[in-house]
Amino acid sequence: MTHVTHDHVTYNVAVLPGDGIGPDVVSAALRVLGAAGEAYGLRFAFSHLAFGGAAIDACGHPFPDEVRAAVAGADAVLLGAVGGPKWDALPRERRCETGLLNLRKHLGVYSNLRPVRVFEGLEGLSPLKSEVARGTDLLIVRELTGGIYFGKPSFNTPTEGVSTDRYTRGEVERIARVAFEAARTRSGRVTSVDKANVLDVSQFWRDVVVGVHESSYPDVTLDHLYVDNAAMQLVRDPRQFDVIVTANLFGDILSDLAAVIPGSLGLLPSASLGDGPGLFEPVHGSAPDLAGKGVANPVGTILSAAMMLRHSLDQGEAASAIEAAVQTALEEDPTTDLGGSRGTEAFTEAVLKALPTPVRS
Ligand SMILES: NC(=O)C1=CN([C@@H]2O[C@H](COP(=O)(O)OP(=O)(O)OC[C@H]3O[C@@H](n4cnc5c(N)ncnc54)[C@H](O)[C@@H]3O)[C@@H](O)[C@H]2O)C=CC1
Ligand SMILES: CC(C)CC(=O)C(=O)O
Ligand SMILES: [Mg+2]
Repeated sequence: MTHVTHDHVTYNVAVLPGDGIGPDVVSAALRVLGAAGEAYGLRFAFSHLAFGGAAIDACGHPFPDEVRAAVAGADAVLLGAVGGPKWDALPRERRCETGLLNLRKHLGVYSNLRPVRVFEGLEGLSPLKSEVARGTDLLIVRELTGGIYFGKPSFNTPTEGVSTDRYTRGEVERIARVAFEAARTRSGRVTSVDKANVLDVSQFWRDVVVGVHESSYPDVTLDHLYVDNAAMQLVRDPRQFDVIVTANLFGDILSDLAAVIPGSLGLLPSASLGDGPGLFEPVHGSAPDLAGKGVANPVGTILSAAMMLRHSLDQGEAASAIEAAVQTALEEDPTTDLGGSRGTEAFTEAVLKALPTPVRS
């Protein structure tokens, strides 16, 4: 829990670097948080914990009890990414990815916010035409603790594989509210994405979203897209979107797709929120192909740390300073995945240089 000593608050952050490039991007984000803390008079106590494959190697389980207790008692949780070929053959319940799903469920973080922004002047980093990417500013609100990632029954036998997609009214209502509330602070438009032309669970989703809209948010514009069309529309004309609300699986897929708009999966941050500590992690995975090479783009994790400051620690000013510093560093020379020349370390140094200098008393 937060400690207050001599007018200074110390924020307790549980840090789960994870696997592959996770430790590289988390270490970059912690340096930036430390520097932003110096500039804005914030103190952090970081507890580093093995999670995912690192925890399997240390104690045989991806989500050990020690981590369960530490995250529940923290002010916020910062995560890199988990997984890799080394652990892929383990039984489902001991896999890194299952540990991550269980962490999200344990924290009750049902609302996954994945903003996708093209910073002004940086549309040239997109593989899309600049006039298509320019001005993109959308928010994917992904339901995170329900749907097919958690549905029962789920099993494999030698002759069939089964996963179940399931949503309750309460689960859809609460994520719909998050999306409508977010739209009220933005451009006032929500697009609900589903596959209601085929799936009963999607028709249910759509009916519940319509009900929440009619009863509580008539001031917000609501429309609906099937997920296949939504994928196409996202890269054809991303500026048509403000808030996209969608189920767990569709949000996972659409957010990787949307990363193409600003130019790299390495750029996208996320905040996962519920009633307890928030979980902050980049959208990307552990990128085993980049592990140990020093070239991972740390922006998604640095911007996730900024989301942590804004959403969990009520430090919006420091969050905005980090976002501005990232933009400056990208303008100077981006990371290699974006066609620039900087690796993780050099890029992080550039962000640190672009942050405000400490105000010392
Ligand atoms: N939240 C998490 O911990 C997630 C974990 N995973 C796990 O990660 C492992 C690898 O999965 P993939 O499907 O390859 O997805 P991935 O997101 O790790 O990588 C996809 C592609 O994007 C690139 N990329 C990802 N992050 C980057 C960054 N920061 N900078 C530059 N390029 C970046 C990678 O090099 C790769 O070409 C698997 O074990 C998977 O289960 C995947 C997604 C999310
Ligand atoms: C690895 C998974 C558990 C999830 C995933 O890809 C994501 O949350 O983006
Ligand atoms: Mg994903």
